[in-house]
Amino acid sequence: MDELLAAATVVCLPMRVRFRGITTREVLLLRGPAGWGEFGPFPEYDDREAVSWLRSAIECAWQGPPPSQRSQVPVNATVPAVDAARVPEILARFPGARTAKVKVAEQGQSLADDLARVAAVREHVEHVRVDANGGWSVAEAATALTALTADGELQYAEQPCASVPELVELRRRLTGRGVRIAADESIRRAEDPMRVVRAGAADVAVVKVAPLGGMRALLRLSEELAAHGVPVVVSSALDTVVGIGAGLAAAAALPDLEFACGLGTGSLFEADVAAPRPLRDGVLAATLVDPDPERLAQLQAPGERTDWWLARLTRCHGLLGGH
Ligand SMILES: O=C(O)CCC(=O)C1=CC=C[C@@H](O)[C@@H]1C(=O)O
Ligand SMILES: [Mg+2]
Repeated sequence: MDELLAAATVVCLPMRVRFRGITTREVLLLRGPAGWGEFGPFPEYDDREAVSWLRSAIECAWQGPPPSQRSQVPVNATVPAVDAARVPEILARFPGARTAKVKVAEQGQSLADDLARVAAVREHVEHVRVDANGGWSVAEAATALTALTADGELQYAEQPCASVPELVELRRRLTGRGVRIAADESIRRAEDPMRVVRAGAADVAVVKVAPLGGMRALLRLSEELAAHGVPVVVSSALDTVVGIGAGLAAAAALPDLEFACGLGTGSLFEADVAAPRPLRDGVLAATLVDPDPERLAQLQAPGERTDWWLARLTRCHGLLGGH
C-alpha cells in the first residue's frame, strides 16, 4: 500500500462539453516499474465496483501491455448529447473518423432532439451508432430506433434499455428490422458479463479495459465473446492519455478488429496530462504515453479531492485480495 500511495497523483481534467453529466474528469494516476496506470472509477461507483479499475491500473503500471498484432487502431467520433447545431464543431475534433457514436435518450431531451442530432451527424460520416445508456423503456426504444433508422442505417444501438430482459424483448420486437443491439453497461457493470450474451440479448459487445479489470481480462472476455459469435468494440471510460494507451494496447492485441473503437474521447478534454496522440485519418497510433510533469502539476486536483482519491485507493486496495 505504501508503494501505491507513493506512486499516486490525482488530476482533474476540464472537458470541452458536458458528457455523461460531468464537466471535469478526475482520475488517480499510478507510476510503476512498467509505466503508468489509471484508476478513474466514476465518483458514484462503490468500492466493490471500483476494485476492477484498480486491478487494471496495477496491471498497466506493474506489468505493461500484452503483445500487439497491429500498430494502429481506427476510432469513432463521440458526439455528446449536444444541440444539432454544435455537431460540426464536435466532429471537427475527430479528423478523418468515418464512424460516429451519438449519445441519445439524454434526460430532459426529446426524441426530436435525438433525430436532429443524428441527422446532422449523418451528413458528415459513413457509419452512425447511437448510445442510449439504458435510458429507454422497451416501447420507447422500439419507437426511437424505428424513427432513427427511417432515413439511414444504424451500425448498432448501444444499451438502448437498462436490463437484460428488456434487451431480449427489444431484440425480439426488432426482428427483421436490421438494428443490431450492443451491450455496454450490461457488460461493464455486470457481475457476469457473459449473461447478456447467453440470454441472446446482444449482437455486439462494448468492452472497456478498466471496468473489466485490465487489458488481459478484456482479451480473455473477447475470446469468449468471439466463440459466441459476438464481436467487440473496445472503448474508453473517458480516460486520460494514460488510460487511452491501455485501451489502444488491448485493441491492438485483439486478433480481429471489426469496428472502430471508442477511444477518441481525448478530443473531449480541454487539457490532458500529455500531448494527445494525433488523430489522423480516423486512426490513432497504439502507443503508450507518459504524463508530462509540467501538465501533471498544472492539472493536479485540489487537496481535498486528492485526499478523497487516496482514501478510495486505500479502501480498494484492501478489497483486492478478495477476488
Ligand atoms: O464509446 C465511445 O465513443 C466513447 C466512450 C463513451 O461513450 C463512454 C465513456 C465513459 C462513460 C460512458 O458513459 C460512455 C458510454 O456509455 O459508452
Ligand atoms: Mg455506452
